[in-house]
Amino acid sequence: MSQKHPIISVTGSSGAGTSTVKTTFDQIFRRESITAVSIEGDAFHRYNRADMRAELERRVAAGDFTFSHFSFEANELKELERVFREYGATGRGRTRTYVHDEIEAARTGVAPGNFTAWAPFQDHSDLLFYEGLHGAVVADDVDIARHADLKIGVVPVINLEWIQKIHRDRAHRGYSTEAVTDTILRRMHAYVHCICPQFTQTDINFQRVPVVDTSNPFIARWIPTPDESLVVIRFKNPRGIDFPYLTAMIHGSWMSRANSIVIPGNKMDLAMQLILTPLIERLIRDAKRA
Ligand SMILES: Nc1ncnc2c1ncn2[C@@H]1O[C@H](COP(=O)(O)OP(=O)(O)OP(=O)(O)O)[C@@H](O)[C@H]1O
Ligand SMILES: O=C(CO)[C@H](O)[C@H](O)COP(=O)(O)O
Repeated sequence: MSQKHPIISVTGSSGAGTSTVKTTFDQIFRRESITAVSIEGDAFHRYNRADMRAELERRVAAGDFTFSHFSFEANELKELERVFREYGATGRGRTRTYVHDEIEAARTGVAPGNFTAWAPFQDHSDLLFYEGLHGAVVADDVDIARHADLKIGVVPVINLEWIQKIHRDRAHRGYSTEAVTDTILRRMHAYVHCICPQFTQTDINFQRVPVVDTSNPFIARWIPTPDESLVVIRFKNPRGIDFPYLTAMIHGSWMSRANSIVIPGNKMDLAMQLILTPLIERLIRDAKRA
């Protein structure tokens, strides 16, 4: 944690919607005139696509069937922690891009499945924004969570998460349903051990719940829409959260527990703005005073 150079971390599984949530943060940053530098979690994968495939084959041949992009050891988490620590102390750091597809390849000049070179953050930013798989990891030799001042979990219920991943990977990344299904299965061990524990570290979780039947996510023809879903918002520490204000402002919302509210899915963007803007303003205010 750093008062002077705050860090916001948005964490969630692949397909959870962390990239989508980034657009809401970008709107808040623009409106509040906040200069943010951003990290995509995929930048901290340990291997490019070809090396990852080779490492997977090596591990499977050795009898390890648990290795995947979700695993701690498939990612440079110590480097991520170092970058968080450096940013917190100095406002500086570095990142790169993992190029997923031809569109990103055209933008970066790097072939799909590879990384761009590391590049330093721009000077004079107000905060660091991370979005990816491991933004609140606490493990034996690494503690990402302690460096982030505001930690957000994006966690659709699992059938919906799978539908979102299958549709995105098919539509934008050129994978078949069967290939995405294999990936989901291969990642399950690390999903339980490396991804889920983070959501007890996060300050606020946004959990999208469909209200249409998703019982076979592998044949779903479209992603349930915001109108076809609710969002459960859970606060780790509800003290200081103005629940009467939130439930009055967000039409159709209600409290389901002392630390949770439920909102209509199409109010998620509004809810994020109402909840996050004052928290971000406070981070910036404290940073200016530090
Ligand atoms: N609230 C939402 N309502 C409807 N669709 C959504 C919502 N959030 C995400 N999606 C859809 O789910 C898919 C996955 O979302 P997104 O790309 O943001 O996931 P991600 O968590 O960034 O995944 P990855 O880490 O693998 O890049 C996208 O097609 C996106 O449009
Ligand atoms: O979304 C992901 C992790 O968040 C991707 O699965 C990961 O980045 C690997 O990408 P690719 O399959 O394109 O090599």
